[in-house]
Amino acid sequence: MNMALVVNEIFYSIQGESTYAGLPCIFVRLTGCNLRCTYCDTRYAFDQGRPMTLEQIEHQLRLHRCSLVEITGGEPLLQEETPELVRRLLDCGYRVLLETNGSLDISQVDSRCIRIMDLKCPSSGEVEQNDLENLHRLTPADEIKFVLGDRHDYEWAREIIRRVGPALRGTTILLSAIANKLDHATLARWILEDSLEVRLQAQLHKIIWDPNTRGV
Ligand SMILES: C[S@@+](CC[C@H](N)C(=O)[O-])C[C@H]1O[C@@H](n2cnc3c(N)ncnc32)[C@H](O)[C@@H]1O
Ligand SMILES: Nc1nc2[nH]cc(C(=O)O)c2c(=O)[nH]1
Ligand code: SF4
Ligand SMILES: [Mg+2]
Repeated sequence: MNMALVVNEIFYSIQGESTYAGLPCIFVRLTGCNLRCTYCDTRYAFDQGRPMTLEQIEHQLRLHRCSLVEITGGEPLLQEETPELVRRLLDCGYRVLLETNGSLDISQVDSRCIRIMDLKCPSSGEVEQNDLENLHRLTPADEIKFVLGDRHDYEWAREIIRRVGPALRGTTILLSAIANKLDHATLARWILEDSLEVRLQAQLHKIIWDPNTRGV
């Protein structure tokens, strides 16, 4: 049998996160996750999905006139075939983003792919799962994201940024707020008070559409 991945959903929308926010993008959401973040907005991807071959996924992508693809989940690096999917899409000419939780080795992914890597903060309940070696595996084209729930998370992120920031050689650092837990104005104030050289990121799709809408 051809290689297959378990896919939760494929949809075409406006990229809502990272520095690519605002661009039309096709999303491939893979099934399964090794973490259980307290705030996860995508719990339906933990176990709902169906197997699709790489050819079937590529066929679905070709239905849209769009060259930007994001592989997300769940946790996309949990599935063995994900690096092959990424490579195939890059070879087909797609610009590929991979959204990953930072607990698994990101070097298994083709370095032409833009990796958007969370560092899980204390209030996620999964801070022990971060593979901090990943910080040395990032390229300047990749992005690091901290999703913050409170002041303690912010100070934890600030400490890591101050410690490893200079070694990152320009990798974008994103600070985002857990929806309905921390408001953007508070986060903006903290960033400005500390003159932190980071990018505040809002989840654009939750502003455009109702925050509970699926498949956008
Ligand atoms: C659903 S996860 C999938 C990829 C991967 N499992 C990860 O955690 O990066 C995609 C992104 O959404 C973020 N996210 C999930 N729930 C959120 C929420 N309630 N508010 C803000 N960001 C959230 C995650 O932190 C992650 O950056
Ligand atoms: N529009 C939109 N942009 C996104 N960027 C990252 C997402 C994700 O769930 O990983 C996401 C998502 O679910 N929707
Ligand atoms: S790692 Fe990502 S998909 Fe998994 S529980 Fe956390 S936010 Fe949700
Ligand atoms: Mg999402």
